[in-house]
Amino acid sequence: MDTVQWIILIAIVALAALGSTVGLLAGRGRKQPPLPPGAADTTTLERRPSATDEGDAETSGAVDVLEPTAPVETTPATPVAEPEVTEPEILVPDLERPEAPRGRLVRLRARLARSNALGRGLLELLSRDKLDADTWDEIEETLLMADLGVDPTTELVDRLRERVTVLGVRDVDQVRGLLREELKALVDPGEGLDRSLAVDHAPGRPAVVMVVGVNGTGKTTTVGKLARVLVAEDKDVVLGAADTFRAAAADQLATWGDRVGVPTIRSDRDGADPASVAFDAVKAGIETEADVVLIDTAGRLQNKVGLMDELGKVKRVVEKHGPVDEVLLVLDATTGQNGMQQAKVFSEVVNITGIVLTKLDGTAKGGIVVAVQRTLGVPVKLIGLGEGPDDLAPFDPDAFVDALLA
Ligand SMILES: Nc1nc2c(ncn2[C@@H]2O[C@H](COP(=O)(O)OP(=O)(O)OP(=O)(O)O)[C@@H](O)[C@H]2O)c(=O)[nH]1
Repeated sequence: MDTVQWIILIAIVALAALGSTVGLLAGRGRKQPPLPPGAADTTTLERRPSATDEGDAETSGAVDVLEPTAPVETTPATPVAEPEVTEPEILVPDLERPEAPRGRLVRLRARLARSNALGRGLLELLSRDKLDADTWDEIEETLLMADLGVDPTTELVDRLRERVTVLGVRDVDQVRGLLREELKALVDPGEGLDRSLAVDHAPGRPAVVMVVGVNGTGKTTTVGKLARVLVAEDKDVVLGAADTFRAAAADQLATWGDRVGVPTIRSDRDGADPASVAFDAVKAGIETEADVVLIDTAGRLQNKVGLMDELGKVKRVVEKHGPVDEVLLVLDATTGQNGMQQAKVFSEVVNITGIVLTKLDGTAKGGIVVAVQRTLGVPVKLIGLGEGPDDLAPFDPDAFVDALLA
């Protein structure tokens, strides 16, 4: 080969080498084909769990390996409903509608009749063929057992004996009629005993009723029941929890009030000054133009001086606003003559204007009505005939005597 041929051969080899190098460089810069439409949407980036980080990834936020996976079928997410914005509900407790007091005694008559064996026992004795001295002694004993008291018993037996003997009455209905008349004369002596409650709004201030009595006689319950009687008569009432001695008494009273929408003024401190609570209750009654303020008091009877100090102070302090219109003494009928002693002590301490006899549903001692009125010269105005909220009735002598003889 000559020189020219050698030069041509070298030139060809050099060109071939250059061409392959350019080809290699061009291949490195090639684009990926574009993803099919929609593919990006279904591609998920999954975090591959590792043995060590399971459970804490959510809080650490660490991502180890992110790599695309094949599109997976996913169930469409249930649309989350936007929470409805509602006005906050104000819970107003359903207020009870107390029963009207008129006619309550008629409803409760059976209860009174059931527990008062007095009339039945007397009628049985009076219906005997022979009304001898022994029978009259038994009649007397029955009346004493019913807590009628010694004097009223003697009076009743003497008058009945005279009338039965003089008239020669033997017929049961006639005997019943005479007995009814005599009992009625004792229960309602007609000496101007005013049984109405002084609960009328005075000019510029509410009527103020203080409720006093020994613990456990039913004071707080009576205040609660009385509030219902007044609410049933469309009166605006405020309760004063001046029984600060027993911690639960204020709660108990407030519960009674809440049931009929009546506010209770109380101290947030146990053992607070009862007079100051009573004062505040009347003040609230004046400010809210209430008709009646009912004040529950503590009735510790440890000694007369202590009682006088406490009740006397409550009354004096309340009277800075105006007079106390009614002081009701609550007596438990089942305590009989013992209750009479309590009544006397209270009447010496405060000027009692009316009596509430509670628990007459559970005793055959209905005669206490006569005894207590006589001893204190104050009328029974209300009687309690059960634990139900509307088991407090205005005292009606006729209905009471009828129930005794039912
Ligand atoms: N069966 C019957 N129970 C009554 C009557 N009145 C009240 N009670 C019950 O007597 C108990 C005592 O009543 P309270 O009202 O707590 O007596 P309280 O006098 O206020 O007692 P203190 O607050 O301790 O002074 C309660 O169980 C009442 O339900 C009634 O007329 N009949």
